[in-house]
Amino acid sequence: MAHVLGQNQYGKAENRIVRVYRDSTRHEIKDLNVSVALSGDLDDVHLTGSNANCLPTDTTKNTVFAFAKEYGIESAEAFGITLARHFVDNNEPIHRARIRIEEYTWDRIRTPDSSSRFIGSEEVGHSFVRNGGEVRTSEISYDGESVQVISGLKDLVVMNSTNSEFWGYIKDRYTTLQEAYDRILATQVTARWKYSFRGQEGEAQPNWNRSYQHVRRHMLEAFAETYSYSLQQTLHAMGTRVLNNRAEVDEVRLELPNKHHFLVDLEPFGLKNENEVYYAADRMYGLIEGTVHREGVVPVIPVA
Ligand SMILES: O=c1[nH]c(=O)c2[nH]c(=O)[nH]c2[nH]1
Repeated sequence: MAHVLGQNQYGKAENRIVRVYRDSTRHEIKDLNVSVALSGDLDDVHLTGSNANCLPTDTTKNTVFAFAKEYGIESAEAFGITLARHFVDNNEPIHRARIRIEEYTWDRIRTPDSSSRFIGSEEVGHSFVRNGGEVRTSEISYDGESVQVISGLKDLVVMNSTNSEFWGYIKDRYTTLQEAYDRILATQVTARWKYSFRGQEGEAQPNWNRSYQHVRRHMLEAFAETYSYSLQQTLHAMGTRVLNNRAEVDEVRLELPNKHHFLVDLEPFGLKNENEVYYAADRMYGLIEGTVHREGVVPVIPVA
């Protein structure tokens, strides 16, 4: 009995691309997940082993990254139209292109106006916090004598599009990492902080909601304002900033995955990548973890 090849399509899915516009100190970023699906005269590819009509998925991936440099990303829609037209208009066997794009939106991190901590705020041109998705956490324990409160947050995603370097590290025969003097620093913050509050008689509870907002703000400000030579250094700055500003907290523990953004090599397409087009890898990732606590305080926040 004959079988019939029905609908089919192919392409590179989930191209994670970050395009940075660095024309001034106020950077702009576009963060997209682009999936390409092509269809057309592809029977032979499936039936005979001839790939004469097959534009490799690898090429579709390269095209996405190259177009981000060549044409820029004004909007996901305009970018998708440019890509779709390109694949169909330039490849005779390809009759249809479907480009699906998810766009992740980012807000700018604001820090207090340098002229006053109380009036207004100013944005940091290269520091961003991703919209939505963050979760507030808390863990309360009581052993009949004292209360222990560990509050926290997870999935707070932040990015600096400059002011991050990483160099001068150990090099052995397995080292291939290139030293970086201007890289993207991005992480998904998991933080837990312990309150000195012990629930003793007459002891007032901190304003938990206010405290949460302030701790979060101090971590964001420290992330944005630290010129970083490692994520470890940024971690320390974030923890220290909280302890310096929030008397009710005596220990901070941070887990910071290094969300790597790799510069895409556009040389093969005759294009120069001047720290503008990145591939946002989701794994593997460096995981930087550490506790900062007040002197004399015995740290208790468990290692995850
Ligand atoms: O900030 C960093 N810390 C590291 O320990 C490390 N290791 C690495 O490969 N890249 C980075 N970046």
